[in-house]
Amino acid sequence: MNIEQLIKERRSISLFEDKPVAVEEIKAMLKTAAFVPNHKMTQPWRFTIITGETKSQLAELAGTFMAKGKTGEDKTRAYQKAYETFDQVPVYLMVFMGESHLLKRREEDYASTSLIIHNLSLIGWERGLGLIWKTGPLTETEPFRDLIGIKPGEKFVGMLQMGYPKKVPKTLPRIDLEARIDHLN
Ligand SMILES: Cc1cc2nc3c(=O)[nH]c(=O)nc-3n(C[C@H](O)[C@H](O)[C@H](O)COP(=O)(O)O)c2cc1C
Repeated sequence: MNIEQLIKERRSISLFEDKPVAVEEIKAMLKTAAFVPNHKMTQPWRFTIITGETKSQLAELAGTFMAKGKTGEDKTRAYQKAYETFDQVPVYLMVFMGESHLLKRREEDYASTSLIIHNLSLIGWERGLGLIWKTGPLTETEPFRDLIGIKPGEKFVGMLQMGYPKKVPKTLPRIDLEARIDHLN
């Protein structure tokens, strides 16, 4: 697949085949993905791969979070739905970055960390692997942050859910970029 095709065809994937992804493969892809431009070469990022028992704990947290405020059967249903949605994800990759006290550095570091995530999604897509970058309300809760081990001074950048796609959603329409491109000559 050429790079243009790869960029255009990649989709965010939420539903995965029941097929494991080797942790060593994730690490190898990540090591390549991290070859990004980074002003001052601060390289402030850090990653945590989550599978197995910790993945079950994450699914429990999601279930409890979604069931909050509900009662009876609604509570059980909401818990189960969220549990299953989280449990069917073969691998989670949590992305963190150390935050500089300087706003400009923080913003530029976040830009570079985001490039790693997109590189990873493209490298994965070429190998038949999909991912989605998530930052939903669960990720702002204390139990979630405790479970993934965020450290003082770090920004949580994203929860990547990864695996072999079960369903590839349709391409979402993009704006006509022609109208957003000026040329000052
Ligand atoms: C910073 C960031 C945070 C995101 N958080 C979420 C999220 O919490 N939940 C979600 O369903 N998708 C999330 N997404 C994925 C976008 O919804 C998705 O990229 C967008 O709909 C375009 O779809 P595509 O990636 O298939 O082209 C996030 C994407 C980015 C870049």
